[in-house]
Amino acid sequence: MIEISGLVKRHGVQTVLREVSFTAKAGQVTGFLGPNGAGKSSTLRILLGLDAADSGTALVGGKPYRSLRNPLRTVGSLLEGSGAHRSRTARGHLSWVAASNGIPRRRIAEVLDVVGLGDAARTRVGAFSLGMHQRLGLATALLGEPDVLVLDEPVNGLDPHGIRWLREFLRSYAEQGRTVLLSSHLMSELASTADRLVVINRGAIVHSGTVTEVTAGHASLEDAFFALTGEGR
Ligand SMILES: Nc1ncnc2c1ncn2[C@@H]1O[C@H](COP(=O)(O)OP(=O)(O)OP(=O)(O)O)[C@@H](O)[C@H]1O
Repeated sequence: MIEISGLVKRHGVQTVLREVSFTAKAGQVTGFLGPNGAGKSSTLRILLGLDAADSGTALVGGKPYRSLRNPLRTVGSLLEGSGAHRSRTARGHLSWVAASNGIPRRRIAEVLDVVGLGDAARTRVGAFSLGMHQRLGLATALLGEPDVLVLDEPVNGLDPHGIRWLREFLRSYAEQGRTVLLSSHLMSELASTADRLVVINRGAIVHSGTVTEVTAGHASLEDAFFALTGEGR
């Protein structure tokens, strides 16, 4: 469970988050939808302890990220690519992350297989395609078998096969009773993956509910999105 309450974030004179509040429940995929610059990454960075809020709270399993004793075993995250050094192999990168977080070595081969990188285990990350980077980032997020997954624009760089695979993977992850929070500016992707949507625009939550609820009164989710965000005019 993720609980975000009253988050405010300012950069100089610009307020980028205005009292952002929502929850992402266990057993569901929650889609965090908004146009470029709406505040999705800013919210997720605060949730993951990478940035501090001016006010408000962001809790994972009832605790702030920075107070988690074994963060990678509680929450797996993917923000902007794999974070792996070009000179490392996929296996080398995962070994390093596992060792520094007390995660058993057997998990390395398991997560490489789960994300479809079993054959690329000894390939240097510098030779990876964008889609392979995303898969390695996801493998890193899964290493600690976390109950919560937080993914920022995870389909970037994935081909149609990879997108379908990720959708099915995230659905089954949530169906095991886990929490999945997934940000995107792509409506179609979230409409087919998420149980609930939280729509953010200009730093404020403008709607939340099931895809049907968010779409109600509009011809399509796309029309609802444009009406809620003032985009496309
Ligand atoms: N370090 C920073 N300094 C100043 N402004 C920032 C900083 N980080 C983010 N912003 C601003 O905060 C706003 C929200 O950005 P954010 O990256 O959270 O949006 P986003 O919804 O993730 O967008 P995108 O889909 O483009 O990634 C933007 O106006 C951005 O320019």
